[in-house]
Amino acid sequence: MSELVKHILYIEDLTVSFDGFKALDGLNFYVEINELRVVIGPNGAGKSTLLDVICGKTRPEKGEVLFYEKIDLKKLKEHEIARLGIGRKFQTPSIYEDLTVLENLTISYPKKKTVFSALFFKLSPMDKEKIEEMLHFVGLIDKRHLKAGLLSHGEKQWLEIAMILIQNPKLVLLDEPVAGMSAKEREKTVSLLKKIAPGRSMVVIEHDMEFVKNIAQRVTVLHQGKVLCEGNIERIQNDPKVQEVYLGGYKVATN
Ligand SMILES: Nc1ncnc2c1ncn2[C@@H]1O[C@H](COP(=O)(O)OP(=O)(O)OP(=O)(O)O)[C@@H](O)[C@H]1O
Repeated sequence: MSELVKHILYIEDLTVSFDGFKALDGLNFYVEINELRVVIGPNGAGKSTLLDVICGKTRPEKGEVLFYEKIDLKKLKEHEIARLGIGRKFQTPSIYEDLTVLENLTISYPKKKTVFSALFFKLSPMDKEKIEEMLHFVGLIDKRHLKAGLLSHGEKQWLEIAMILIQNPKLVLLDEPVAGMSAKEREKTVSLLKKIAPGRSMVVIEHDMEFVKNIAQRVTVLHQGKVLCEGNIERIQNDPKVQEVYLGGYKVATN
């Protein structure tokens, strides 16, 4: 990509309607290359719809959705967008519970096309090394031969994050990565995301304000399909509009 390109996501005037109801309403959303953006907002604000549009699951009524300021994502199918290097993790883990942790990672490895061919494909020593490195990275190396269904909720989420990262995506989209996790698992996820973030572009949707405070650089607050406020965590928590519609009495310690 040209050095002049600043944004990995360039979204303007994005409108998505469901039977006349505007889930996104003229939304402008710009994410710079290598930025970690957190998106928060009340239930129904349009956060998941935004990710659905980026990955081609939902088609907008109008607006621009550009990857690297050039590639029109609206014209592409979901698998084409995934192949461009946009990896998405949904709220609930989508892993193969009957396969081992190692097998799950193996089928996500970029060269493999289907579950069947992946399982019977012979990995080169270099491929194996990369997969092992990734298992170390997410802290699941000791559980590699365990069926994924036996992992804890947090471990399943980390496995899925590993399955996305092994594909070396240019942009990672995470929908509520710490939902349902214990305090300890949340802490571990924070440090994992902090290790992942440098040199990577990420959009993370999250409700857990402690988590947001721990990882956020720049935060976008959505409300009724529009940006209510954008900036660093201090700016967000001190904004009266955000206090009113989202944070309520919640005050985040910033020291
Ligand atoms: N496929 C759909 N058909 C009809 N309405 C939808 C559809 N998808 C989303 N909506 C509506 O659009 C609005 C935005 O939904 P969305 O899931 O994007 O919100 P959200 O900010 O992610 O909320 P939450 O925090 O609860 O996940 C909601 O009112 C939702 O009911």
